[in-house]
Amino acid sequence: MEHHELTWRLDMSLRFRGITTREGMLLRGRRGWGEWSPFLDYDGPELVPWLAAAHEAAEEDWPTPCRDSVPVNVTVPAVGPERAAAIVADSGCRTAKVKVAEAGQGFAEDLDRVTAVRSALGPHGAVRLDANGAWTVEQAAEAIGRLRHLDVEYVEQPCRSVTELAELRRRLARHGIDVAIAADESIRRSGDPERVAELEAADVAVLKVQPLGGVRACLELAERLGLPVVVSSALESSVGLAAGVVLAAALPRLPFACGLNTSALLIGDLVSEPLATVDGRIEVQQALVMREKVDPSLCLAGPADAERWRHRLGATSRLSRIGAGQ
Ligand SMILES: O=C(O)CCC(=O)c1ccccc1C(=O)O
Ligand SMILES: [Mg+2]
Repeated sequence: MEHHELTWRLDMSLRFRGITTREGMLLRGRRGWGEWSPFLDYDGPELVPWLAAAHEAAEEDWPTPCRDSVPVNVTVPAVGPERAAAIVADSGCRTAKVKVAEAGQGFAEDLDRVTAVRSALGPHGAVRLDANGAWTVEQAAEAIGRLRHLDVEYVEQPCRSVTELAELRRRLARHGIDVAIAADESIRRSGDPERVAELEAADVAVLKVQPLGGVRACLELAERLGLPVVVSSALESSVGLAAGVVLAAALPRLPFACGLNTSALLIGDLVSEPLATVDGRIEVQQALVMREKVDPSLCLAGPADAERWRHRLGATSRLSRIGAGQ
């Protein structure tokens, strides 16, 4: 039987952002399969750009790559120091992104985890942090001051709002602390990504293909922002991750490793040969053909999940048409 929509569900190997399973759809077009996997706590118009990204992947030519491979970071969830060091050592990556400021944990846990990651990487590796907006400006300034001896490349979304990020940057500059700030949620969820550049709220822009409406939309946004870009995942299957690699490959400048090494956080995949990280890099050629390699028999979701996703897709398609003025 020919499928034009598939619903899938994969368990995660580690709890991440409170999530233990990922699910979504694959939509088929003339170029192959596009992934549509908005998080379950997202709703309404916020799902529209995710759908535009899936349609682009299914129907459009990919932009011409500027490089053959893309460096990636290993992502370290809010685990204990031994586990964190093992994740880094096993990854083969020379850049690690460490989750900090996890709910229910304190600064001592962050310090232990980041210290363990720094020693696992050695002095030549790069360590970046992601607080997912959890710190106040005061807490962020204090934590960054106490972690900077570990040579932190940047801190991603230390505080929730764009104005707080801008205030933190000014405060760090006044104190002579030159740790860079990256904006993630302030770009993909604020409704106004360019405000980050206007308010000089970040040194680095984290771009994610699905929430920002696709690869072309991200290339255009990167140009308007004028900031160095880190392409990162939304915990997709290899099909969605491949679109991120295609974006990273097409950016004129790629000064940092990307957050696209998350397939190891999922148990299983939707293709028989998942996107592979070798020596901390993903091959662009592998990503360019991934949308043609889906194995429908790996898309395991029950009829109730499939029905729920078809309903979500119908509602989001209607919102997309309204937005397009049809
Ligand atoms: O950037 C990475 O290393 C992996 C992706 C990641 O951290 C992430 C994945 C899903 C949702 C949010 C985030 C995040 O950057 O906060
Ligand atoms: Mg982030």
